[in-house]
Amino acid sequence: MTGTIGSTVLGYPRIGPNRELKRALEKYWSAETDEADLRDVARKLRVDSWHALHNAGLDSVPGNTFSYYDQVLDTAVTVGAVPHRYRELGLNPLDTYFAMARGVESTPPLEMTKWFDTNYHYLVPEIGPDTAFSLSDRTAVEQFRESAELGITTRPVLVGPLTFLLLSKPDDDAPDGFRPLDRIDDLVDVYAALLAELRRAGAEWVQLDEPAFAADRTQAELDALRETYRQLGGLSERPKLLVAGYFGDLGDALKILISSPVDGVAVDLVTDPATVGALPTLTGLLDKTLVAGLVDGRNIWRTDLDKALATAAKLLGSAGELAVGTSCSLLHVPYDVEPEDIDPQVKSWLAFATQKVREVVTLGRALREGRDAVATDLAVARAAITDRATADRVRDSDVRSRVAALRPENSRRAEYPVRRDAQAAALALPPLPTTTIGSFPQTTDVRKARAQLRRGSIDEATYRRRMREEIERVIRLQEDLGLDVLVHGEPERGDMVQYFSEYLEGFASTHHGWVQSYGSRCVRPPILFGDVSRPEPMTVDWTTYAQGLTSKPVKGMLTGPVTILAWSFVRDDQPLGDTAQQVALAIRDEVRDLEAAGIRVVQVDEPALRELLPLRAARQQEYLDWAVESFRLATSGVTDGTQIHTHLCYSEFGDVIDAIVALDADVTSIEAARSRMEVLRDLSDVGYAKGIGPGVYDIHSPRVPESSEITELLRAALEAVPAERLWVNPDCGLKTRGYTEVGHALRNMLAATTRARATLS
Ligand SMILES: CN1c2c(nc(N)[nH]c2=O)NC[C@@H]1CNc1ccc(C(=O)N[C@@H](CCC(=O)N[C@@H](CCC(=O)N[C@@H](CCC(=O)O)C(=O)O)C(=O)O)C(=O)O)cc1
Ligand SMILES: N[C@@H](CCS)C(=O)O
Ligand SMILES: [Zn+2]
Repeated sequence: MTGTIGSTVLGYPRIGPNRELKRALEKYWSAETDEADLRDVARKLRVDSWHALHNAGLDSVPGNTFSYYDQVLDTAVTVGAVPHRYRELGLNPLDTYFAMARGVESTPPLEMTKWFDTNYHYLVPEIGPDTAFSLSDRTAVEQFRESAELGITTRPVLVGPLTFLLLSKPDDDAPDGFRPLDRIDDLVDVYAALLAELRRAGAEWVQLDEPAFAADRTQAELDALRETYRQLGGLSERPKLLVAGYFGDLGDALKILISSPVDGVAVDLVTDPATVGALPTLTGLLDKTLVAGLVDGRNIWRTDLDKALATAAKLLGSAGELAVGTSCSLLHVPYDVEPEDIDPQVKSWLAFATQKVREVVTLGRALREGRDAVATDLAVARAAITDRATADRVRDSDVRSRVAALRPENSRRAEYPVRRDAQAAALALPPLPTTTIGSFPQTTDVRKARAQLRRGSIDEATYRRRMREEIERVIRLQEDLGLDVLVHGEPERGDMVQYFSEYLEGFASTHHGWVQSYGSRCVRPPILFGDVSRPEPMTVDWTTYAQGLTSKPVKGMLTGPVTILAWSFVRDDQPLGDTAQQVALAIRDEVRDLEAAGIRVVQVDEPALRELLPLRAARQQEYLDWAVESFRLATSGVTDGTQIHTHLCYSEFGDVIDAIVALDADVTSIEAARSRMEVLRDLSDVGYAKGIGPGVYDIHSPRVPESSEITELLRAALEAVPAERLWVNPDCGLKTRGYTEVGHALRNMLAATTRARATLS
C-alpha cells in the first residue's frame, strides 16, 4: 500500500526478548568479545524485530529503532554533535560512541536524564555556537537498506530536530544566553541531507519524533517548529514525513503541524483522549495521514478495542488517511506476555509489545474491512475487558473502607519543634550526624543467593542465613567507620520497587518482563492491577535483626508510594492519586510496625517524585497535591519521637522544591554533590527548616572522593544551613559500587565530618 501507513507502531523494544543486547554489550565492554560479535547480535535483533512486525501484519514497519545505547545519543552522532573531549580520545567510532555514553578513565560521560515522564534515560547532547553540524553517520540509511534487502520497506524513525535541540544543553563554550535551539537552521540542513539520502535509498516515509511539544513551549519554540517543518516539508527530495508527538496533548503545536507541508501526524489519544474532539475541526488534515495512537505504548493493559474503534469512528472523514498506531514507541513495555507465569486471569488482561502489535493490526483491519472481519478478536478482547472491570480481585472492600475513613489528621504530625525535641532526646546524636542512604554494595554472592533462591537451588533458610551474614558485615563496617545512624544495607532487594511489590496484594510480577532503563541496564516493573494492601510486614525482620547487632540506631528503609507507582505498570481504571493512597496505607502499616519493633528512624525514599510531574504546568499542582499527601499519609502514623527521613535523587529539584518542603519529613537527604550544594539555597529560599543531608559525594562514579573535597562541600553546606540541621551522607545508595571503594569513600566522609565538627563552636 504505497503512500499509506495503515497500521503501525511508533517504535519497538531493542534490548532483545532475553536481554541479548544487554549481555552482548557487557561482554564487549569487558573485552570478552569484539566489535564483530556485538554487531552480529545487533543485526540479528534488528532482523528478528522487522520480521516479527512484518509477519504480524503491520502495514508500516518502523525502522532505525535499534540503538546500541540510546536514540538521542545516536542522533547526536548522526548530526556530528560529538564534543571535542570525546573526539580527542582517538577511539574508533563505536568506542567514541560508548565513551560518550559511559565515559572512560580520563573523561566522564555525557549527562544522563529522564526521557520525559518515563523511566527511560537519555544522554544529554551538548551543543554550542561552534558545534560543527554535518551528516556524520549513516546508520539510519544503512539500516533502511538492511531491511529492504529482507523485502521490508521500513519507515526510519529519527528524533526530530526540535526535540533534539530542546533536550540538549549548552556546551561549556557557549556564552550566557545561548540556547541550543539557536542552532536550528544549521541542524535542519543536516536533516535535509539525511532525508535526501533516505529517499534515494528508497524510503517512502520517515518518522520524526517531536514529543517535546507535549510539554509547555514558548512562542519562539512554536515558531521554530512552524519554520522547521515548512523547510523540511518544502524539500524537493525527501520521503513523506510523519511527525509524531506523544506523551500528551500537542496543544498549539498540533495546528502548526497540520498546517505545515508534512504528510502525516501521529497523535497520542491514550494520554490525551480530548484531542479526538479537536481533530475533526482541523481542515488541514484532509490531505494528510493521521496516525491515531489508540493502543497504549507505555502501559501493559489490553486495549479496549470496541472503545478504540468508537474513537476511530469519530475521526473517520477528518483526515486524508486514518491510520492506527500505538500512542508512543513500544520501547517502554516488555516484549511478550506469553512466557510469563502470571495468574491466568490477570494474564488475560495484559498486552506486552507482541500483543500490542496484534491489537494495532486488528484495529487496522476493522477500519479497512469492517468489524466482522475481526469479530473473534473483538469478542476475545471484549470478554477480557469485561472480566477485568468486574473481577473480585481488583476491588478489596476492606481497602476501600479504610481509604473512605481517612481524615486529614491521618496525614498530619505534630509541629516540627515538638518532634525535633522528642527525637533529640530519643536518639542523642552528635552534631552533623552521619548516615548512608540505605544500600551497600550488592556483591556477587548476594546476587547469586537471590538467583539461587529464585531457581530453588537453595532453600529459604539458607537464603536468610546468607542475607543475615551480609547484614552483619554491613553493620560491623559502619560501626568500625563510626557512622551515627546505621542501615542494614538492603542486600535482600534486587530492586527497591520490585522487592516491595512481591509482598503487596494487588501486584503481579513478571519473570522476563525487562524494560530498558538506560544502556544495558534494565528494570522489571511490577504490575499493579488491583487494590493494594500489605498482608504481612516486609522489612521488619531484616531491620530488627540489624538493630539487634548494634546499640547505634538502625534506620528502617522503605520505598515511598510515588516511587512505587512511577516504577510499576499501574492500573488505568482509577485516578493515580487513588492508587497512591492505597499504596501509602500499606507503607504506613510498615512504618508503624517498624516503630513498634523498636526502630527509631525510618527513611521513606521518593527518588521518583520529580519523574511523575505532568509535562504541562496546568496539571502539575494536582499531581503534587496527591503526591505529597500520599507521602504524609505513609509517614504520619508514628509518634513524635520517631524520626522520618526521606531521600531524593536523579533529578533537578526546582519544579518540586515546594513539594519537598510539604513532605514534612524530619530529615531530607538529597543529591547535591554534583551541583555543589546549590539545592540547599533553593530549599532555604522556600522556607525549608528541618534536617537536611545534602549528598557530599557522587556515588555514580567509582572515584573515591578526597576528604578535602568533602570538607569543601561541608563548608559550602554550612554557609547555607545551620549546623544543628545539617546531616552528612553520600548522594544516593551504594549498591552499584564495590566494598573497597565504599570503605575508602566513607572513611574520607567521616574524616571530613570530624574536621567540620571541630570548627563548630
Ligand atoms: C534507581 N533507578 C531505578 C529505576 N527504576 C527501578 N525500578 N529501580 C531503580 O533502581 N529507575 C531509575 C534508576 C535507574 N537505574 C538503574 C540502575 C541499575 C539498574 C540495573 O542494574 N538493573 C539490573 C537488574 C536489577 C535487578 O532487578 N536485578 C535482580 C535480577 C538480576 C538478574 O538479572 N537475574 C538474572 C539471573 C541471574 C543469575 O545469576 O542467574 C535473571 O533473572 O535472568 C536481582 O539482582 O535480583 C540489570 O542487570 O539491568 C537498573 C536501573
Ligand atoms: N535506599 C535506596 C535509595 C536509592 S534512590 C538505596 O540506598 O539504594
Ligand atoms: Zn537515590
